[in-house]
This record gives sequence, structure tokens and C-alpha cells, in this order.
Amino acid sequence: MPDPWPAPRPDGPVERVVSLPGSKSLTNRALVLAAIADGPSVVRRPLRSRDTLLMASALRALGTGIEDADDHWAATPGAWDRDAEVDCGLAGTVMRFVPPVAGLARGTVGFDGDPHMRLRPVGQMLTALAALGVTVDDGGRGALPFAVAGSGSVPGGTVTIDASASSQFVSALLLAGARYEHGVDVRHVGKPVPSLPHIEMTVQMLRQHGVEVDDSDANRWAVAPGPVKAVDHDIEPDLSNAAPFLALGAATGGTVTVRDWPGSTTQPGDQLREILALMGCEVSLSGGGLTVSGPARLSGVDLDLHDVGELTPAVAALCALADSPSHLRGIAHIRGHETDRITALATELGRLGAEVVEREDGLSITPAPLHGGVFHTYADHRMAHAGVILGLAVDGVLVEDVATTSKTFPDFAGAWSTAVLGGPSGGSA
Ligand SMILES: O=C(O)C1=C[C@@H](OP(=O)(O)O)[C@@H](O)[C@H](O)C1
Ligand SMILES: C=C(OP(=O)(O)O)C(=O)O
Repeated sequence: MPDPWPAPRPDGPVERVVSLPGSKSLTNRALVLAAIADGPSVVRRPLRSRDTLLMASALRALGTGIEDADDHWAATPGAWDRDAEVDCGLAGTVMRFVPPVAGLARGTVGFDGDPHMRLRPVGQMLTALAALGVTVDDGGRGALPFAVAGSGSVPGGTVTIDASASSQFVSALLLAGARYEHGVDVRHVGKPVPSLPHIEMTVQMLRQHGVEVDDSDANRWAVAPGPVKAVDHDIEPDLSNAAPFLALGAATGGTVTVRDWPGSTTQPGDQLREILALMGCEVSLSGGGLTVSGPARLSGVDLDLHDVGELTPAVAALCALADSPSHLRGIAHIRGHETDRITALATELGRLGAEVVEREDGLSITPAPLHGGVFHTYADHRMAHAGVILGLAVDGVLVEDVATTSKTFPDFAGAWSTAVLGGPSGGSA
């Protein structure tokens, strides 16, 4: 794979039907819940990518049995009676979801990750964990590397946390909470919590596992103590990773169908239906999947992406291809994602000619004639998605480190080339 990678440009509207790998967020929640459940279970059609392989390795290191079979992972809860080291890579879900369950182990569990992971927020969650009775040693850094000294049980109870930096702080405490002696009662104080659909995803999956969750009040989630029933999960396709593929229809005036789009889901990527319709696309959901047809020219949009911040890079790239200005707001928290996505997008879209104003909590993008050049990705899979979307409409876009997409998508470059240019499989990515 050359680096930088020439993003493929189609010679006209693209008509394609694609199948996509499983959801990172659903796979990693299913693995954590399987590991603390009261019996063996399977995770069908899991995503196998860097983030989910790191999660499986972390849970194995604690003592869980996770067997990789063809179309599923078989998980068997085990005795968590050893010291362990966990590599978080650049996976927020590993750094945030594993420490609260590591408190249930009998052993010391060390956590570290990629260099940039040491900069991603986790301090408020570690403070909350300590308040719930877990021994945490972070050397006062409030960041990686840190260690959790598990004693085999966690008192739990009521805790107050500022989760405005990441919804994953809340999801993490809730996922482990049923196994704490008094459960957990998590109360958020501070600026609004981002990515609320991801917390709803956590609550829904906990309920599927027979866990009692009270989320009837805003900014408060209470998990009752009790067993976590073993449940088999079928993982939906990753709807956030669908963004570039739907953009392929949107930006080329073509038509793309993503197969197996769920009729109802907690995945925030489902909001792409609304966003793409606002940009002028025709969007329809049927048994065959979600179909998006692009207009002659995309319209700019004024959007609050607070709930769906992870869609920002793909949406911002489409905004740069639209015929009127766009404003993307409510996303200060994505400065704490894989990279500072607001600065990265302003820099890279600007480098290729777009007029971009960087704001504290968002971006204003005024379309302008774009030109080719290197699009830097900062180890961020979704920056690579933004780069390839620009490459659909602009000659000579070179995406640096396209392999960084392996965080959540195996062989993204291959699937993308097939989707854009067609291929032996009849054009199915
Ligand atoms: O719980 C999850 O699976 C996720 C929650 C969100 O995190 P933030 O709340 O930090 O944005 C999202 O951006 C991330 O990709 C996945
Ligand atoms: C923010 C993201 O990932 P993480 O789970 O590492 O926070 C993302 O995938 O866009």
C-alpha cells in the first residue's frame, strides 16, 4: 500500500451495493458484558479490527476465555485471579470500559496505550472509580499510564462525575455497575454529556442482559446490583463507518445501498439518514438496506453534532463539497478524540483549498475550489474517511497513513477501492 495513498476518483455517478463490517461500539460492549456474565455466550458477526481485538486481548489478559470461530467469538467468563497488562492502543472503549471491570479482579491491572492515548481524557472517570471503592494509581496524572488494584469486589454506590468530555465515562461505570455490591448510581454535573445515543446503547444492552437500569431522570443513571445474564449478540453493521460509503452516493450524484441497515437501532450513525437528507440526498430504508442517492449539488447544513460527534469528519468533508456554507456546532469534545478533530479538519480541509473557520466547539466551512495534495490523518481513522470523500470529487488527493483505518475497519482501502471503482465481486465492498 503506497503511503500517501492516492484516493480513487470515479469517472461518474457510482451505483453500488455494499456490506459493511460490524459495529465497534456494539462489539466492545458485547465482549465486556460477556466477560462479566453468569455463563458462556457468543458474539456473532463481531467486528474484528484493532479496537475490538484490543478489547478481546484485555479481557483474555484478565482471565476470560474468548475463542475466535469463523462467524463468532465464543466467550467464557473465567476466574480473574491474576495481574495483567492492558494495551489500550488508541481505543477509547478499552481505556474507559476495562478499568471499572478490572476492579472486580484479584490482581493489579496496568493500562497504557499509544502515545496519543496518554492525552485522551480519563481522569474524571478514574476519580469516580476511586470514589466507588476501586484502588487506582495514576501517579496523579489523571491519564494513562495507570493501574487498577482489584480486590475481587467493589462497594459501588452513588457517584458524581463531570462526563462532558466523553459519554464513555458513564457507559463504563454502568457496564460494570451490576457487579458492584451496591450497584452504581451515576450523576453527571457539568456541561452537557456528548454522544447520548451511546449511553442509550449501553442501557439497552444492560437490559438485554437482565440488568435493572433506571434512566428516568436526565443526567442520572442507576444500575441495580445483581447478576448479568449471559446473552448471545448479533452485531449490527457499523453505521458510523457507513458514512464514507453513503457519501460515495451523495458526492457523486450516484446511488449507494448499505445492506442490513437495522430498522431500529441505538447506533448514532443512524442519524446519517437525516443529515444526508438535509444535504439534498434522497434517502430510503427498506428490507434491502439503506439507499442514498446524491443530488446534482449537495447543500450546506447548519448542524449540532453534539450527539453524533464521531460523524463529524465525514460530514465536514461533504460540507466542503457542497454549494453553500455549513456550520457544524456542539462538538468541543471531539478535540479529545483520536486527534483534535476540529483543528485537524480545519487544517486539512484548508490545505486542499476549503475556507474553514475553526471555533472552540465547531467548524464553519465555506466551499471553495479544491485542489489535490496530501491529506494528513493524525492516526485517526475518521480523518482518513474525510480524505477519501474529498478524493471522490478532487483529482490528486493523497491520504497519508490510510492504514490507520484498521482501528475500526479491516482492509478499508481495499473495500473503498472496490466500492468506488467496482471490482471482481460485482461492486460489493
Ligand atoms: O461508547 C462508545 O462506543 C462511543 C462513544 C462516543 O465517545 P465520546 O462520548 O467520547 O464522543 C463515540 O464518539 C465513540 O466513537 C464510541
Ligand atoms: C471517538 C472514536 O473512538 P473511541 O472509541 O476511541 O473514542 C471514534 O471511533 O470516532
